[in-house]
Amino acid sequence: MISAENLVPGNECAPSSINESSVSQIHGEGAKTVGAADTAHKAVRKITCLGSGFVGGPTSAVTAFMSNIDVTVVDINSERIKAWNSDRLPIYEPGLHEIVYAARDGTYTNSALKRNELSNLPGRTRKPNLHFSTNVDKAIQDADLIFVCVNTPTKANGVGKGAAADLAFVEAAARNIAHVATEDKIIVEKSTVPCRTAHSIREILSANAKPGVHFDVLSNPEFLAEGTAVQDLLSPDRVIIGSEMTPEGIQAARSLAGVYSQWIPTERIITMNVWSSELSKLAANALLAQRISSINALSAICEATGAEVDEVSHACGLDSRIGPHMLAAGPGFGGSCFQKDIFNIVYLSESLHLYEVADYWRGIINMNEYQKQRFTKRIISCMFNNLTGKKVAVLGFAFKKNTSDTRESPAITLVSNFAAERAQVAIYDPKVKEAQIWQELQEAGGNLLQLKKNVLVCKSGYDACRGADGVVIMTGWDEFSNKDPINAGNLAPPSMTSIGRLSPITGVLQGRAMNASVDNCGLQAKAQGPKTTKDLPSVQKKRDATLVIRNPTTGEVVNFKKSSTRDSSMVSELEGPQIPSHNDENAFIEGTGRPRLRASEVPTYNHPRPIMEPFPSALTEIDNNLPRSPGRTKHGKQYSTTTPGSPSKLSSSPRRYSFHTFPSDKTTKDGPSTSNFGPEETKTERLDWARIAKGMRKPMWVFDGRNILDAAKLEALGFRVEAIGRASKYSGFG
Ligand SMILES: NC(=O)c1ccc[n+]([C@@H]2O[C@H](COP(=O)([O-])OP(=O)(O)OC[C@H]3O[C@@H](n4cnc5c(N)ncnc54)[C@H](O)[C@@H]3O)[C@@H](O)[C@H]2O)c1
Ligand SMILES: O=c1ccn([C@@H]2O[C@H](COP(=O)(O)OP(=O)(O)O[C@H]3O[C@H](CO)[C@@H](O)[C@H](O)[C@H]3O)[C@@H](O)[C@H]2O)c(=O)[nH]1
Repeated sequence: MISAENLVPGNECAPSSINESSVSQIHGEGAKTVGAADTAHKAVRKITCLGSGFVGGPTSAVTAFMSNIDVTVVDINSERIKAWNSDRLPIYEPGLHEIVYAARDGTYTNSALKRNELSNLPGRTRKPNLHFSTNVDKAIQDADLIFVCVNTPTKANGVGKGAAADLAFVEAAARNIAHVATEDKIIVEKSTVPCRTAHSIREILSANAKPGVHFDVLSNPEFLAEGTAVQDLLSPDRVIIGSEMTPEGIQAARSLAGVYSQWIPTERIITMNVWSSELSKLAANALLAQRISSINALSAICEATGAEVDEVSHACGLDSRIGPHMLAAGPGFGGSCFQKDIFNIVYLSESLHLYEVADYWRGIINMNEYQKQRFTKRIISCMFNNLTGKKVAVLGFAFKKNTSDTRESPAITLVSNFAAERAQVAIYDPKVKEAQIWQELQEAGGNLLQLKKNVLVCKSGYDACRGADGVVIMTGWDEFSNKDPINAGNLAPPSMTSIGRLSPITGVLQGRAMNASVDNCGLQAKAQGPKTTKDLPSVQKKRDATLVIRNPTTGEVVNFKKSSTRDSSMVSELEGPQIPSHNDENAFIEGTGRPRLRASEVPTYNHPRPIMEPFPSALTEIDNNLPRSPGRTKHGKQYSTTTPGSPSKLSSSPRRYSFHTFPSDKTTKDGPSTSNFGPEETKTERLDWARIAKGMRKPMWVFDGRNILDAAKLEALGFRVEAIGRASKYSGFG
């Protein structure tokens, strides 16, 4: 395995040649060298992306935005495509609309100026190179390279039900490509798939290819996380390309590397064999989820011993071998990927008769389930072992903050448990729509009529908490936190600084602050700690690379800071320059060594662009624009109503591929357009816990599932606060 520096000579997109030694370099010493008679690789000029979901949409948008390649995104879901072609996109990701508007329309927007006004200004357009279409066949025919970004849910029926990946959509896509293509194409598997799927795709393609048409299949898994997709795509930790060790396979890998190298440093573009590439994606998710289950397991020990899990997490994370990320204890991980992909590994292990291996990985999921049930029991225990008739306010329903995605959200389990205890449950989430909550609760086994007797979805946190006996924090939305902004964020334990501690009463930092200043909900953060990068620990400095990206074709250069964290809670809107330059000391969040992300993450125009007019640095404002985010149908349930049909049927299929929030709720007060997501700003105020206290029944319980509350401040208001990973002060009836 080597970096793609050797793979992409001179970082060029133009054809070039490789020789036998480079073939063995590319795939490592064990690779089989092959003859290199004609090893010039083809420059990619047109890409088609099959699937316009959370991966296909943002990936295509960033690819188009950062290159001169013509990118067409197609989907069998015409509603989704319609939304992608509108001013209100079907998914919400910070910064995405700016990039889509620029690449799709050749204009850009921000919250201050309307697109139409801007598009009339000279020098503020670029040549559009991003297209959304339902004409799947034409897009396949036109493409040099095809990204396959279709869904790969867990199988709901048959062999492997509940564990194996359902590859029906991948197979249908491959058959369609073979059916339509009359010229050679590179097929890029970006969907998350079981190991050796590329082999099946290759078989399907070659068995159905028209005479003389050749397909190269590459594995190129996507690692973006929801809520930080644009940032992750602009500056990925790595790009992995798996290819066959044939001259054609190597050439195809070079062609794809040539695409990414237009904005990603070549040392981050890694090639390997195709099976390693496929397994790396599952392995990465399993390892990330394993960390969360590990810290959640430790949180149980903390609660029993008096240790505090955020302090333990912080202490462990400072060990550079461990690192600070993905170590925040919570009510259990959710989202569409972790559980699905671990089940995938479990199924693979069992298929290989590696039962101990399967048990090991299954343990990660078991621990996750245990965490949800443990949290439930603790709440019941504190509330005198009786929830009947009591009102429990649940704040947050999304699986994590900064998204409205609710798939596998731990809130589903807890709300279902509370309803089963005959509590009156009042739910509030700032971004999740009511219809989506009902759908999740029904899919979890609830009866809608019965549920509606016990569960209420509220329009505000105050509505949810009014008259409540207890409040449960399920999603770490900033608006729920009562902490001083300086201490918010997963990586910065609420009670600690490197020297100082928070005052238990005021929440004000005592001693020298070393924490990130974070304010993601409109509050002005107060910066403390070291002011210059030279004051930062060397390990932090190393993480703060500024990326200078040059488009080899156009000569355009963009700079942006590489995030040292994927945690969007670390995003800062501190005072200071919006677009820090390479040498700008203010580019760093004081005291943390972390670059300011939102403003500086995005590329800023530096040089004239030969074929596209420059667009201004409007992206500095992207994160002030927080439109309501979407939900979507569970992977595992998307395909349940029908089976993918023949390629010819695909384009007009009325199957249930839609997002949750393309709902029929056109009568909600937000109006029909709230189904999708435009650039309008939606700021939220923090909850006033003193106001909440006035309306609650006594004793007033708060159960902090995300460790986002300053317990001392709440206790001063009369609350009884219980938090994940901290010893209970009040339970004992269990
Ligand atoms: N969501 C994430 O954060 C994430 C991150 C990394 C990887 N992945 C993986 O990427 C894949 C896609 O995930 P997603 O979240 O974008 O899924 P998604 O459900 O949001 O989108 C998939 C889209 O593919 C479309 N589609 C299905 N068959 C098609 C066909 N033959 N032609 C054209 N379009 C077709 C569907 O209509 C749907 O719109 C999955 O394998 C997932 O595991 C997801
Ligand atoms: O310290 C942490 C970090 C996360 N979580 C929870 O873990 C879940 C997953 O979070 P995250 O990984 O941030 O979001 P995803 O969008 O699910 O992204 C994961 O899944 C994607 C799909 O495969 C991958 O591409 C990403 O790399 C991988 O991070 C959420 O419920 C979080 O609340 C914690 O409990 N503690």
